[in-house]
Amino acid sequence: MEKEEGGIAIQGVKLLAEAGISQLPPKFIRPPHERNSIAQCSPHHIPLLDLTHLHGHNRHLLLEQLHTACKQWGFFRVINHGVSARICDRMMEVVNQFFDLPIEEKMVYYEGNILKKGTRYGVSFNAETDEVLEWRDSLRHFCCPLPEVVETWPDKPAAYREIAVEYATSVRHLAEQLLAALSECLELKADRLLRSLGTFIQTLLMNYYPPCPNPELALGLTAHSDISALTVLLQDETTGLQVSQDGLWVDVEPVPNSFIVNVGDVLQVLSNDTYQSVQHRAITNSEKARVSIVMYCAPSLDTQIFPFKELVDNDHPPLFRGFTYADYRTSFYSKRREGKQPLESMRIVAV
Ligand SMILES: O=C(O)CCC(=O)C(=O)O
Ligand SMILES: [Fe+2]
Repeated sequence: MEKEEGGIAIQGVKLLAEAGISQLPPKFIRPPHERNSIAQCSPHHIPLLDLTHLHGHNRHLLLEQLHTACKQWGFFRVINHGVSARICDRMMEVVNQFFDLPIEEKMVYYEGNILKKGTRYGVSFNAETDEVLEWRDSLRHFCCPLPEVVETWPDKPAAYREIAVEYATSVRHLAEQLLAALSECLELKADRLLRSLGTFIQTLLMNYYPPCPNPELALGLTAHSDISALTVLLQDETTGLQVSQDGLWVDVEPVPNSFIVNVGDVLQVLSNDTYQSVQHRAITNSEKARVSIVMYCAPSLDTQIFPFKELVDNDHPPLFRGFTYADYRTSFYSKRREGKQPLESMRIVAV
């Protein structure tokens, strides 16, 4: 029985949900302190920024809001961001169509080990090693260099590649504008952040969270901070993402035509702790599937990450030791550790 459960789960949690199970299999049950409970929820909302003001005479006010959001929350939502509603809707549609494919079609891309294969369909974070499984299927692929990697992306549904190219290109443009604005917020040259990422790895991760028979016992995604520099996330109309603030969990309610943006570990290091990468997780529900489309903006693998020299002086010593992004990524993926522990392991401890 155990083996059979495991076998089904490896092929996809969606399949398990569709089999009509009434009880969550033991492998998905979280220890009590990790479960979603009303007592740990906060009524607050993450900041909402109107990017119309990126251009025009109110830019300085927007930059102030951006700076405060990255310092205090590490998370914010953006509206009027320049990515068309049409391409966001089409991307959601083709991603849903991918997850709706027969299991054999998805298994073509299956890979247990998250460090192997760029284009990967998988279950949980790493179904082969996770002690408790996440209630989540996912599809991940790199987006650069586009002409080379596109060939490795799913060719079903038929429109997937064309739509995902347009989506990745538009969201990259948005990310570059945000990186320029953040450089300005840090009083650096406008291209400083973008240049510090080397050739800039753009990765898309599509998460599919099916309805869960016991949402109070499971998590769709374990609490973590992103290892990226910046993450730009599109969610559908179902609530599920939660952001940690002051020891409580804040629901990120869906807002039509918005993206959710968050600071990743790399930006926390580069900004020498000015900005915070913040823990977040995804909860599940018993009614409705949820999809999120996540774009990570990260440095190229050989890039050395350390606090910007412009932000360091005798009164502000560097708070992190330098490391290559390749090493950081490998250590994160080899065994995902709790919360912000990967980043804290890079902190210089005062003696
Ligand atoms: O599904 C979500 O909203 C969160 C996804 C996320 O945090 C991630 O994939 O890194
Ligand atoms: Fe994340």
